[in-house]
Parts: sequence; C-alpha cells; structure tokens
Amino acid sequence: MKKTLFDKIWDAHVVETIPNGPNVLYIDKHLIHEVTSPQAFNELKERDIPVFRPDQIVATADHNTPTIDQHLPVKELLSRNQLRELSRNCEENNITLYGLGHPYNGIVHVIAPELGITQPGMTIVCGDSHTSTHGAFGTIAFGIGTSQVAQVFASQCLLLEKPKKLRINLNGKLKKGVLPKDVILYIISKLGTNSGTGYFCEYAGNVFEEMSMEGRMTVCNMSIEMGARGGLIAPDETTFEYIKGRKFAPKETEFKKMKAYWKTLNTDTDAVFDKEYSLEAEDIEPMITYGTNPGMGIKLTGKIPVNLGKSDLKSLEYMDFKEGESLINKTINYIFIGSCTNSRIEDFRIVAAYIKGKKKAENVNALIVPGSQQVAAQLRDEGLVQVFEEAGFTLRQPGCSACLAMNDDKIPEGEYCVSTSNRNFEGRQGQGSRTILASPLTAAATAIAGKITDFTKHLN
Ligand SMILES: CC(C)[C@H](C(=O)O)[C@@H](O)C(=O)O
Ligand code: SF4
Repeated sequence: MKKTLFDKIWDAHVVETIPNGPNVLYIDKHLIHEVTSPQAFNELKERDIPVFRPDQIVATADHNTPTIDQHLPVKELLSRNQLRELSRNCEENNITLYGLGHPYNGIVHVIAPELGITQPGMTIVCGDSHTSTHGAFGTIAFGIGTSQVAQVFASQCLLLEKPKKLRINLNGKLKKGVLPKDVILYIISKLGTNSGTGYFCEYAGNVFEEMSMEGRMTVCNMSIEMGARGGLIAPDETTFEYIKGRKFAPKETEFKKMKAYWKTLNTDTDAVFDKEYSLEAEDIEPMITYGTNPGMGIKLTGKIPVNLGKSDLKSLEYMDFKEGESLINKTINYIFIGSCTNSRIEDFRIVAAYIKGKKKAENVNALIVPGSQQVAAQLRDEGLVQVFEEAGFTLRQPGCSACLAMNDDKIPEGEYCVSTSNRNFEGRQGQGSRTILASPLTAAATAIAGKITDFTKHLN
C-alpha cells in the first residue's frame, strides 16, 4: 500500500497493535519543562515506578524564567519553586537539564532543533502543545498531557489512536515581505481553527520545499492553532544541511547512514489523505490578527470582516475593534519579538535589516527576546545587539517571556501588543492585554512607526 510520510514514521514506531484499538507507540525523544513535568514526576514517585529511559529525556527551563538578571535567584516565589522542582526531579532521575544560565538553555522548541536533538523520522513528545514545531524536520512531534508525560516516563511509550491524515499543498511564489509566519496565519485564517482537529497535517508544495528550516519550524509550530495534533514537512537537503555538525547530530559515517534512511521519508505518489487542501502562494500578503483566536486574521491592509457571529463580536469587543475597520494607523505601544514561533536567528536578522539606522517611535516599548542562549550569542556575534540598542529596542535574556503571562514580562491591561508569538487568547500576555499576531517584519515596522503600517510600500 502507498504510504504517507506520517504512515512511514508511525508504522516504524508501533510496538504493539491492539485489535480495533489503539497502538502502543515508541517515543524516541521526550522533552520536558517546568510547567507540565512536576505532577508526572510525583505520580511516578507515588507509585514507586522509576523513569525507564532517562537518556532519552531532555529538560529545559523556559516558561517561568525571568528575562533579566538570570544569574540572580528568581524573585517570584511560584516560578522559583517551579524551577527548583524541575532541577530536583532531573537530578534525582539522572535527566539532562539545561537550566537557567546554561549555554544550551532556552525555549524547549528552539533548543532541541538547534542542538541537533530533533532529527527526521523520530517520534518526539513534550507536555507542551507547540511540540508540533519539530515536525519541520519530518518527525512525528506532538504535545501531550501530564498523565501521558508520566506514561512516557514509565515506559517510553504511549497508547494512541492513529490520527487521520491531512495535507495542505501550497505552490507558487510568495510576494515580497511575506514571511513563513504570514503563510501559517493565512492558512489558519482560510481553513479555520478546527480544520485540523483529529488530523496530523503534512505541508507540501514548492513553498515549503524552498523554505528555510527556521521558516518550516514557524509553520509547523502553529499547526496546533488549526486544531491539528501536529504538522510535518518531508526532510530534504535543506534539513540534512541544517542538522549536519550540530552538537547531538549523528557524526560522519553514522550521519551518512542516517541520511540514506531520512531520504526515504516522504509521501509516496498516489498515497491517500483523509482530507486535502490546495492554496496559492500569490494570494498571501503580510497578515495580522484582529481577534482572540489565531484564525481571526486578515491581510495587513485588509478590513475586519462584517456580519460576524456572536462569539467573534465578543472577541472584537475585547479587542476594542469594529467590524469593517482597517487596523492601519492604529497606535501600538508594545511590540514583542520572541516565542518558539519567531525567536530564531533568521527572525532577528530580518528585524535588524529593517530597523538598522532607524529609531523606534517614542510611544513604543519594543521587546526582543531570543529563543535560546545560543541565539543570544549569535545576536552578539553578528552585531545585531548593537542594531537593536541603537534603534531603542530592549533586548532580554532567553525564555518564553511575554508569549504568555507566566513570568514577569506582561503587557499591561488594555494595551495592544503586536506580537510574533502564536496565541492571541484573552489575557494571554497579561490580564486584559490585547494581542495582535504578526510576523517579525510587521512587528518591527510597527515599532518604528508607533502604529500599524503598510511597510510593503517601503520594501525595495
Ligand atoms: C504551559 C504549556 C503547557 C503551554 C502549552 O501547552 O502550549 C504553553 O507553552 C502555551 O504556549 O500555552
Ligand atoms: S514560547 Fe509561548 S508558545 Fe512557545 S512554549 Fe513558550 S509559552 Fe508556549
């Protein structure tokens, strides 16, 4: 039978099949962080079950971490306890932890790829919905709940129903100023936040083939925002080149051997999907959201739709926007460039190229938060720190930061924030805060103008 990329990886990991029931799936890598691991560790302890394969687990501290003075004790009590608990659990169970201040520390979905931990053909899980990011490498990667985290600790396996298969084809040529973030915001705005529910999504077509690994990660990251369990892209030369030479990537002959296998990881011609969509690259423009779910997106120069339903109207009320309104020229006081969606070096290169020689508008607080210590080091090495400082942007230390209000970085009540993160839910960035999702370029242009602006007119 013809197989999809997803089938090939899934089938290679099935340990046991229960007739007419779920599969027992082997998990290659288990990533953990401070928010969703403590209860799972406690459950194991209570039942006196050891962690089965600590070598296949990697831990980092990211959600509760401050982004200033990371060398000092964490001030906030809840966060401090949460981080202490992670350290203790990792120590007791022989799990590698890249804690605060470690040169490999950062957001879980940024560090695993950059360290070469994420590799094609793997199954990767984490108690975190944006685990879908790793699908960019042609892996089956998805978020799990805390009880499943305990299951994986105990057995390195998961009991799972096989999801249905969805493919999104995107072909053509992207317009100038359209970034991978715009691509995924466009897809979600077109297909809706439930279009992927029950499915695992493969992204196919020349647009993804021509995209960098970092761009592919941005796209796969937000698969969950259309309801999909995860998203994945077939590995190719771009993938192999990215992995080669990274800290935990296979070396020399082993790399060659793995590459030969990785090359077989693609969807057979004529393989059948349960659902399929085809979209055109030419239709995509820079995108922004106007509501409180990531599907409420329009092109930057577009107008908020009219005749909206009740829940969308409630959303608009929260955002203090009106039907039919354009967001161009809306004053914005906060910009956040970071999160596991857009905090990698390419994102910051794009921002730096745009703001170089310019100054942020006076009303704007522009926050730049690299996804990892390694990205922070790249910013220094490439002279981008200076560009940000000269433009009046505030550079912080790595972490989830203002993506969600679990640490000190919060957007004040009632304020708009043009954010490169992935969720614009009510209160996501702080109680009463209003999030407008966009690409790093749109965020940078907003910071310079002090308001939402059609920057495409100024691109050369
Ligand atoms: C805290 C964590 C469980 C959560 C997630 O699962 O995604 C967070 O990372 C988020 O982005 O909302
Ligand atoms: S950066 Fe945001 S979306 Fe990503 S893991 Fe952290 S909180 Fe979740």
